[in-house]
Amino acid sequence: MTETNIIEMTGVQKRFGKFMAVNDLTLNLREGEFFSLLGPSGCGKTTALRMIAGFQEPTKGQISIDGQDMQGIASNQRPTNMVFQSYAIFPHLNVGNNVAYGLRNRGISKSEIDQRVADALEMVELDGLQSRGATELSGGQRQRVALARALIMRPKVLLLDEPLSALDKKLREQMQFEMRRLQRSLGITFVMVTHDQYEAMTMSDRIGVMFEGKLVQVDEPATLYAKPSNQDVASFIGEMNFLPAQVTDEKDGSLVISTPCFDGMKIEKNPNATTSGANILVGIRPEQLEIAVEKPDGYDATFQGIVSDVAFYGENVHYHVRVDGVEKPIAASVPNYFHTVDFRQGDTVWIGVHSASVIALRQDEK
Ligand SMILES: Nc1ncnc2c1ncn2[C@@H]1O[C@H](COP(=O)(O)OP(=O)(O)OP(=O)(O)O)[C@@H](O)[C@H]1O
Repeated sequence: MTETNIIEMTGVQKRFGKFMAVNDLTLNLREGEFFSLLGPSGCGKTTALRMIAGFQEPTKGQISIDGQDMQGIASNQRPTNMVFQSYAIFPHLNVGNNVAYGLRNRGISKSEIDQRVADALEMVELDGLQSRGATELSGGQRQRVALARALIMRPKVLLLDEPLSALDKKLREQMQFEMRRLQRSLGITFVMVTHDQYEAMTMSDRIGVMFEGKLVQVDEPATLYAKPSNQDVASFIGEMNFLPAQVTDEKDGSLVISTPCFDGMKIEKNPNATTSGANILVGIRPEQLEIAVEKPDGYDATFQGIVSDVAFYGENVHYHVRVDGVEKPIAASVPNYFHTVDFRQGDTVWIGVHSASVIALRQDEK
């Protein structure tokens, strides 16, 4: 990845009648990065991707790719190529002809086409399958053909619209790693749309999270998880406990807070969230809480509650703990490996929390 921007979107808007599908989107994508647009169904991510591809014109704003303003430039004249959700490969053509499709009628010699088809198939690990019929392929192979067909055009940017959603879970996970590896080795910018947080987290250099047409946060996966800017992002990416908190003091990048569970805890300000005012919201990830029979040592705060629910997930055990004065039960997740004590519904337990696990969140006006 370089520091050069390959795509620059400035104040991009898309309205369908009165409905604002994409609202004031400003976003720069870097050359060679794997970027994902993540968000719930209907948040506008596909519309944003389609505007980059040139399938839809923005109602307002500007998109430039590789330094060139894209207004009025047809999709087939853009340095982009798109892989669709339902990898639309032609059933009546064999693999080789499917992959070569975009190179036909362009005055390219047969020998060059054959070489580029062979190279593209090698990239997606389908070497030598040129003459295989499209209907004789598995779902994963078909998706690779769709990728090879896009890559053979040597786009500067590959656009991927939920490319793995038609595959079953195991194959999807395998393809996630393969596509990531392919993207790294080619150094092409990939822009993927997905509603699957795990997919976005495992594959991307950076993720842009969208809600209701707006880009809410852009960050690397680990930062998005550790420092979400608001409650929407925090609950869309993984699970999080939310507590109302009062800021009782504020200095040198720290907030002193009091919550229904603990008082006087000093936490770091969240650089992604402007938390001004006395009443904020804090978040704590379930896996960052300790749950114990005896009051645990070494924590910045401890409090008691009663187990209201236990769910066994295999790799971890998930507890819900009711705490006086807190509306929703607190979720605590314990890896099975460390899981030496079994708690049952109705047990009284202690919870331990480190101040570093308590994240200040922005409370957006709804
Ligand atoms: N051509 C269109 N005409 C009218 N409304 C549209 C059109 N295309 C999209 N929309 C609306 O714009 C909103 C955003 O759609 P978009 O497809 O971008 O969402 P998305 O986040 O990609 O969702 P999904 O994951 O379900 O595809 C939706 O409410 C959708 O109904």
